[in-house]
Amino acid sequence: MAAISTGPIPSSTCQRFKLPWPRRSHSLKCSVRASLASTPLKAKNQQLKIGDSEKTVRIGVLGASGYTGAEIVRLLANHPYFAITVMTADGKAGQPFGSVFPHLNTQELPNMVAIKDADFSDVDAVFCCLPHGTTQEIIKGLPEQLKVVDLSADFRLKNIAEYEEWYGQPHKAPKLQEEAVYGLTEIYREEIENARLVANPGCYPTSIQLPLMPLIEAGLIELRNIIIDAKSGVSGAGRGAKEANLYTEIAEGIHSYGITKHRHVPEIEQGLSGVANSKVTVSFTPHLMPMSRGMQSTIYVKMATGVTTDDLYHHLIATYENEEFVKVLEKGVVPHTRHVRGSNYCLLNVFEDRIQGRAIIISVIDNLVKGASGQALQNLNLMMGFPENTGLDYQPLFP
Ligand SMILES: NC(=O)C1=CN([C@@H]2O[C@H](COP(=O)(O)OP(=O)(O)OC[C@H]3O[C@@H](n4cnc5c(N)ncnc54)[C@H](OP(=O)(O)O)[C@@H]3O)[C@@H](O)[C@H]2O)C=CC1
Ligand SMILES: CC(=O)N[C@@H](CCC(=O)OP(=O)(O)O)C(=O)O
Repeated sequence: MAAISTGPIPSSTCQRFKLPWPRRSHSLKCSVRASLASTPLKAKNQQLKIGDSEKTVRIGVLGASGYTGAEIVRLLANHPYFAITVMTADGKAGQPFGSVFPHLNTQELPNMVAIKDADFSDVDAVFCCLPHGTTQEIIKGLPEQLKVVDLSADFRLKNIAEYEEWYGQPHKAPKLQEEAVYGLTEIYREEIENARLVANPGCYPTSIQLPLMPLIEAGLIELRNIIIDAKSGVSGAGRGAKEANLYTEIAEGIHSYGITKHRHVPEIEQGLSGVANSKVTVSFTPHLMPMSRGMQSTIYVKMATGVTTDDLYHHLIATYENEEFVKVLEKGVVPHTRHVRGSNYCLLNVFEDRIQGRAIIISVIDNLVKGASGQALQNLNLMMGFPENTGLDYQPLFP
């Protein structure tokens, strides 16, 4: 694919779409999207599920003073149906959002308050951009009808014992965990559309599962010997001050961390094992890069007997050919993190290894967009009955 298109999907493309996996639907709803593309705003609002067709969806951003919260605010500035009515912070509660993020001081926004002081009676949906372990507690105090997209890891792992083992703390809302739908949009659209609570995936798991899930489901790669070497920009660690994230600790070098014990391992293995129908284990080593945003996962796989890199490539092309945000590049073209900066794209490619029978897959995303707030918005669009690309038509910022 030479260029990324974000325009409406032509109806001919929709008709050509073949479902690669039985359990998901191509709910970009091509015909709906094509017809909405030229429809005036008022008519578009009739798509709302929340009752009053004239009403905008009222959004709460919990953790608005953090990186993913700020990214939600940036993306929503372009959203025709979502308006922010509540914003919360912790240490920065009481401060105007514009004083914390002056570059985003372009829209009328409520002041940031502590969660305990927030009034959720005028809110239809919330993005929870809070540290791990916080949402489990807070969400129990929110009105039950609220739709929630949680960006933390609180509801990602289905197995509570596994959560407690990897996160080292008891799960505070196991009942809600049962209800949560895993928000890897391209894979679980149908479930997300009907969900009240979506657990947005981690950034590393997003970049890794998007290429591996279809290949595993199709039986094209072996379930053993999957090696993932991943690299992240420092914003992945959040805005809170930590010695390890000082400029002097990060600049002019890279280092691995979480070797063999990063908490994204069980999330990745849960997803891959789910499509494989048997236990998949991976070697996963993340690295911190001297850049503010961006993520690359380089994945080494052994192909099943008789399978070639061409087979992997064409299967990924077929799987994602009508996806707006996941693109397989032309053969030989190397995805760069610079090619996705500020956008919701995941760019993929497959390369032949010089070791026979092995292939190298490269996947890049912006950790704050497809890896967090962009995918969260994609999910809430679906949950509210909107085309999932609404407010997400940002082209990558290059160079
Ligand atoms: N950064 C990334 O690339 C990604 C992050 N995530 C996840 O998204 C979530 C948010 O991440 P990120 O935005 O980077 O984090 P930040 O540290 O940048 O922001 C955290 C936010 O939560 C608020 N907060 C902190 N402690 C509490 C508390 N006890 N009660 C209520 N609010 C609190 C902070 O308020 P204040 O500033 O006022 O202290 C701030 O608004 C995390 O769970 C993270 O793991 C997921 C994918 C990618
Ligand atoms: C650079 C960096 O520190 N990154 C974070 C991952 C951020 C993320 O995607 O996900 P969570 O929501 O699971 O925290 C880390 O390795 O813990």
